[in-house]
Amino acid sequence: MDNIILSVNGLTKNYKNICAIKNLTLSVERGKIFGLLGPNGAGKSTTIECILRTKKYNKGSVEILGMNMEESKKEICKEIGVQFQADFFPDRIKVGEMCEMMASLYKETVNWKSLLGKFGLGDKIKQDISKLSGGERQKLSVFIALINQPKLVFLDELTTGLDPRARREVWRLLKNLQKEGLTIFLTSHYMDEVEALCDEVLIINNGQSVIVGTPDGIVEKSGMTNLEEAYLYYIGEENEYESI
Ligand SMILES: Nc1ncnc2c1ncn2[C@@H]1O[C@H](COP(=O)(O)OP(=O)(O)OP(=O)(O)O)[C@@H](O)[C@H]1O
Repeated sequence: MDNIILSVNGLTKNYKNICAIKNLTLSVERGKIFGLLGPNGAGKSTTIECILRTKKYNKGSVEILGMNMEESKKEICKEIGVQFQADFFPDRIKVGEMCEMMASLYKETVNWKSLLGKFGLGDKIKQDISKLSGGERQKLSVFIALINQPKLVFLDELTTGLDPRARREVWRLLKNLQKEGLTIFLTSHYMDEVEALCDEVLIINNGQSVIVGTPDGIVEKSGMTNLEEAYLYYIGEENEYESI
């Protein structure tokens, strides 16, 4: 299936006595924006870590671009981008130095100075990362994930801490990159973001798949009026929130 860029089958991950992911299956089509949703502790980050093989899983299989990490780690890493948490950056380094360092890891990269400008960080090249605001660091973390012109990018809570205008700027940039062929796998707690960006959504709870579909399809199936209500319905908390 050539149009499937990421395929996860029967993924199970245990942490000692906690079963964080149970028999999870998903697939992401090339060129789509796929959202993995779920409450805190549902297993979203663990799923990404297992897909990337930064964590070992107990059962199941993962294929990225038809390859698996055990056999083809180098080839896969050239083709994917991963957003690091904004607190990952070393403090005593300038934005431009960080970009240069990351770009030097790859043979092919974007024109990072131009893309940095599109992210509203063009005037920060000579600034220490420690002096960036929280939102600027967050944007930098999304930017860095795109520096190697990936075919598939993993963005974990991509706009946490961004102001409303900056969030919309990042959404617009990602939508434009999608038009150029980028596939995006994201997690988010913001349903407006999911509605604005995602072609397909998987809701998980307690490490298990609850429902998969388009945002509109999920709303329709739930009988609710919007994605936030549908999400709460599917994770079983609609009654708790009704009284607010
Ligand atoms: N290293 C670990 N050791 C033990 N348990 C862990 C570890 N990492 C995660 N867990 C547990 O696994 C479950 C899934 O955690 P995970 O971080 O994947 O959730 P999440 O959906 O990304 O949550 P959030 O939305 O809060 O970021 C949680 O119960 C968490 O406490």
